[in-house]
Amino acid sequence: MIIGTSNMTSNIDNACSNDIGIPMIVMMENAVHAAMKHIDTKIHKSICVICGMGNNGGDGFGIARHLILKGIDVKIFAVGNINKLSECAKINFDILKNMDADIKILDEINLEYAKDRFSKSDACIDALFGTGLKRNIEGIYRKVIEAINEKSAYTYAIDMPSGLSSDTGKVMGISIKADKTISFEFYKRGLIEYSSDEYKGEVVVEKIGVPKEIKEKFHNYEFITEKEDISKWIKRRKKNDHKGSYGKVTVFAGSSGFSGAAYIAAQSAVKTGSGLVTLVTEKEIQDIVSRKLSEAMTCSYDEKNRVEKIICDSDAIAVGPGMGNNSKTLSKINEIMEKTSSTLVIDADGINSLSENLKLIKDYPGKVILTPHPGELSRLTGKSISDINSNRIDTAKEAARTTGAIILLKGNRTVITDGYNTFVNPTGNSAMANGGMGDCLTGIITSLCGMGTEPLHAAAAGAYIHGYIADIISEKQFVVNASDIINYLPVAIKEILR
Ligand SMILES: NC(=O)C1=CN([C@@H]2O[C@H](COP(=O)(O)OP(=O)(O)OC[C@H]3O[C@@H](n4cnc5c(N)ncnc54)[C@H](OP(=O)(O)O)[C@@H]3O)[C@@H](O)[C@H]2O)[C@H](O)CC1
Ligand SMILES: [K+]
Repeated sequence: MIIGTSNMTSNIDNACSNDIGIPMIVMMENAVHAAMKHIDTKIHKSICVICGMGNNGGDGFGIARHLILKGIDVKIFAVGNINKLSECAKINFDILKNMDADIKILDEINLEYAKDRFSKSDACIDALFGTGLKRNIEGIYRKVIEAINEKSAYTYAIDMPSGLSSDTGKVMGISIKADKTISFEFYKRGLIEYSSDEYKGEVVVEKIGVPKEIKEKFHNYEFITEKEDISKWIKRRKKNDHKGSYGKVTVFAGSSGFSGAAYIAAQSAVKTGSGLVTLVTEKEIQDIVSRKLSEAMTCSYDEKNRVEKIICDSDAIAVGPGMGNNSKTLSKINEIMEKTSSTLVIDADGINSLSENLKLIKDYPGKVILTPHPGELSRLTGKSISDINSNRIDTAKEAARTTGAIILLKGNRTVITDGYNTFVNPTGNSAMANGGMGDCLTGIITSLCGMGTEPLHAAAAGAYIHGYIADIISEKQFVVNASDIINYLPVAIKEILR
């Protein structure tokens, strides 16, 4: 699904009306019908609709009309200078007037009356501002938003909670706190950033009839990953395939006390479907891990010639889980980079040890995927964790462009980007917030790369599958561990590809 910005909304509106002749009022009526699907008129029998002067307000007036037609007790409040109504908002406003609807201008004088109505209604619909919000909210608008937040029993926000920037998710002075946001055509970029979490409630996105060609003309190459994407990106297994068809992958992982990370990363690659998986690790933990790994092979760093051959033969290599942030890890990365140009998936200690040596990535002839959590990205970029988390998409894109790596920024709504194409992952939940999850993700992504999935897509698909499994398991379990994910991988991938 395309991620949308305010610019895209206005470009698309113009293209729909000017290039293909869909009048704006038709788009608005589509938006109204789309919104009506999500307003629960079985429960909400009395509703206040609060409208601004732009097209978001126009949507609100249209919704009010349809609610009246359904027999709902509707009070409509218009906030702002009525002479400044947008063309389509005016059409819907005039219709309500002609219908003798209960419509009032909401100003300082009748603010108390409005508050009383808000508190006596089952729900309020916020149609003050959508993608056209331009500056900080002040004056009567601020007071109205405060009143809705204070009095409304249940608040629907149309397209965006009024007060949130649709591009950045930042609060422009004050914002509606919605229970449900009904957004049109795109998942708005601002709703992805963490700052919107407190305000957006449940988010639904409805199509409003924008032709595919127009949407594709104006998007910014930012997407929410969907199940259908994964099934396009992962190679299907064919009848006459053999293990050589599914890639040889190598996992450099583990150290004394961290054998679990090595096991998890290697076993995740096995269960994702790699043809052959080899774990390369410290001699002292090799035995412990190989007892657990029945399908993957193991090799110790001491077997120098064998390690060299394994590196050269690998289609993709994971480095980092449980290796320790030290010069040894860095020298392993160096050694690998000198011998191959296969895709490298670098996680955990691998990322930390590269922080001071980013030039290595730039000079590497193959693709590198870095999978940092915000703390690791902070060490890599010098930005604070709070700066990273308040602007996750742009920070990840910038890091990808400066390092030359594909960045997978972990966290709720993981961001995956090569700096130009960006995917935001919709799956996963906090039941998976426990040790070993990152090692598991590294194994999945490396396996997909080894099977021939393009690295950016492998990273996005890996994140999706990882979270998809956790979403299923967490319906029955309080916590989801890496071993749960590993066991479910073959079933989940089959399900997703079906
Ligand atoms: N393609 C689609 O997705 C469609 C979406 N629709 C809906 O239209 C809005 C966008 O409508 P637009 O008219 O561009 O913008 P808004 O209604 O969100 O806001 C513009 C009005 O708000 C005033 N404004 C802006 N910021 C402030 C502020 N801080 N304080 C006070 N007033 C503000 C602005 O006034 P100006 O003085 O700045 O001109 C406008 O009056 C989209 O979100 C959807 O809901 C269409 O229905 C169909 C197509
Ligand atoms: K709104």
